[in-house]
Order: sequence, then structure tokens, then C-alpha cells
Amino acid sequence: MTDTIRVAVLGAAGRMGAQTCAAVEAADGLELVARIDAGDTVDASTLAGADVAVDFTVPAATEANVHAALDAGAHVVVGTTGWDDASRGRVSEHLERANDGRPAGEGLGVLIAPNFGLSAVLAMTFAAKAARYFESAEVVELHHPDKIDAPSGTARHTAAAIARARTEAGLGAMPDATETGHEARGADVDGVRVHAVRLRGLVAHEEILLGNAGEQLVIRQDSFDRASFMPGVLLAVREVGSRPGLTVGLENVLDLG
Ligand SMILES: NC(=O)C1=CN([C@@H]2O[C@H](COP(=O)(O)OP(=O)(O)OC[C@H]3O[C@@H](n4cnc5c(N)ncnc54)[C@H](OP(=O)(O)O)[C@@H]3O)[C@@H](O)[C@H]2O)C=CC1
Ligand SMILES: O=C(O)C1=N[C@H](C(=O)O)C[C@H](O)C1
Repeated sequence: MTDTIRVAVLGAAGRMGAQTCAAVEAADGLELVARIDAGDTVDASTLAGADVAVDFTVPAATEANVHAALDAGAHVVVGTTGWDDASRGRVSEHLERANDGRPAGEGLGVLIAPNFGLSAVLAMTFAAKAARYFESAEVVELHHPDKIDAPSGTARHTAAAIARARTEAGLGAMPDATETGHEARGADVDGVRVHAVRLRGLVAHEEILLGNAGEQLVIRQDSFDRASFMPGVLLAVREVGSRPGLTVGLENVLDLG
């Protein structure tokens, strides 16, 4: 990369995309070279020489955007939700092909972060650390009602990390005597119950409840404004070029992983 990092924003007219364009324009050492939105093609021409493409679009479009940006030779930072093992695997394979033969450390990178907010990244990290000590754990995510996916990507990432920690600690299934009304118990993400609230006035919030006999730990984070995501987005834009391959979660960039 040159000294100035050229950035293209995909989903530029959206809530996160618009805020990201403004943050990039205001940041030292970054230059906004393209605003891409629904209906636009993603290729070398529309990316306009971008070193890094930032995707805040929709779950149905994000994977194709990443492949297209990689084909155009750009690193990619992804905030969009909707990723699973299969789609992440396809991106990993694409990166292996694209980076084959490049000198070590000079390959393309993709950084997918379910949440760029520091409070959210820390809440997820703390929850994963605490999980092994509690018999029960449930996740509640609360968002603005214009959000199209549920549960949130953050809640899925949190629940998956809790489940991994429980498995590593040899914990079994959580106690739950429910016999009727299973639909009221939320989504099951790797054996962890996740509940989604949609409420006008909210932005993005998460609560992780951890319980033992006679005690409870509640870890809560609140993004009251999308400004909370911007330091993480800018950090990812600056870091992705020095992280060839696929990185999932900003905790890895912050050395919290
Ligand atoms: N990682 C993080 O920290 C955060 C992640 N998110 C996630 O980011 C995503 C975007 O959220 P948000 O900004 O609120 O959503 P918005 O709906 O406000 O923005 C999405 C934008 O993407 C556009 N778009 C749709 N399809 C394409 C496409 N194929 N190529 C380019 N642009 C397209 C939409 O256009 P149109 O409206 O015309 O369809 C819209 O302008 C969501 O998945 C959300 O969960 C949100 C906040 C923080
Ligand atoms: O749609 C949103 O707003 C958000 N989406 C991400 C998610 O699904 O986790 C991140 C944050 O929660 C805001």
C-alpha cells in the first residue's frame, strides 16, 4: 500500500456506510475514492484504485461483494452480518488462491467484524472468559426496529464464543426444564439461547446473563450512536493490509483474542 490508504465504501448511502464515508474523509492518512451502493457493480473500475473496500451492505450481498473486491485486488473490511462457516470458508479459499505466490506478509486480507464498537468487543471477550464459571448463560440483543436480521451478528458471535468456552471447560447442556412454549425461549446458537428485542429509540445493545445458584453476572454494552463503531472501522482499515488471509473479530486486532 502507498502511505495514503485509498478506501471504497460499499453500502455508502446506508446508515453505517454514510457514517463510514464521513469518518474516512475526516481521518488522517485515508482517502475516500469510491461510494458504491445498491445497483452499482463492484469491480476494479468502480473501486477506483481502492486499497481497502469497506462493506456495510446487506447479508444477501456481502459475500459476493467481498469476492468481487478481492478479484479487483483490494483488501476488505466487512461489518455486514449474515456470515456463517460456509461463506467464511469460501472467502478463506479465495484468499488462499489470491495470495498463492505472493511474498509472505504481502497477501490480501479480509477482516470480518460482527461489531466494531469497543464496548461490544470487550463485552464479548469478557463473556467468553466468564462462561466457563457459570451453569447458565443467555444473550439478549436489543436493536432499532429497522434492522433486517435477527439475532444480531454480535449476538451470534457472542453465543458461539460462550459455547466454545463451555465445551473447552467440559460443561454440558444448560439446565432448562421447558416443556411447552419453546418458541418463547429464543434462538438456539450452538446451545446458547439468544433473544432479540426490536424497539424504536434503540441503536445497538447487548446483555449477557450468566447464572449460578444464588448469583448472577450481567455484562451489558450500549451503542447509543453509530459514532461508537467508527474508531474500530478506521482501525480495521489501517490494519487489514498487514493481515493477509481471513481475520474474524476485531478482538484479534486489539490483541484480546
Ligand atoms: N460490524 C458493525 O459494527 C456493525 C454492523 N452493522 C451491519 O451492517 C449492515 C448495514 O447496516 P445499516 O447501515 O444499518 O443498513 P442500511 O440498510 O442502512 O444500509 C445498507 C446499504 O447497503 C445498500 N445495498 C444493498 N445491497 C447492496 C449491494 N449489493 N451493493 C452495495 N450496496 C448495497 C443499501 O441500499 P438500499 O437501501 O437501496 O437497498 C443501503 O444503502 C447490517 O448487516 C448491520 O447489521 C451495523 C452496525 C454496526
Ligand atoms: O444492524 C445494526 O444496527 C447492527 N448490526 C450488527 C449486528 O448485527 O451485530 C452490529 C451492531 O449490533 C449494530
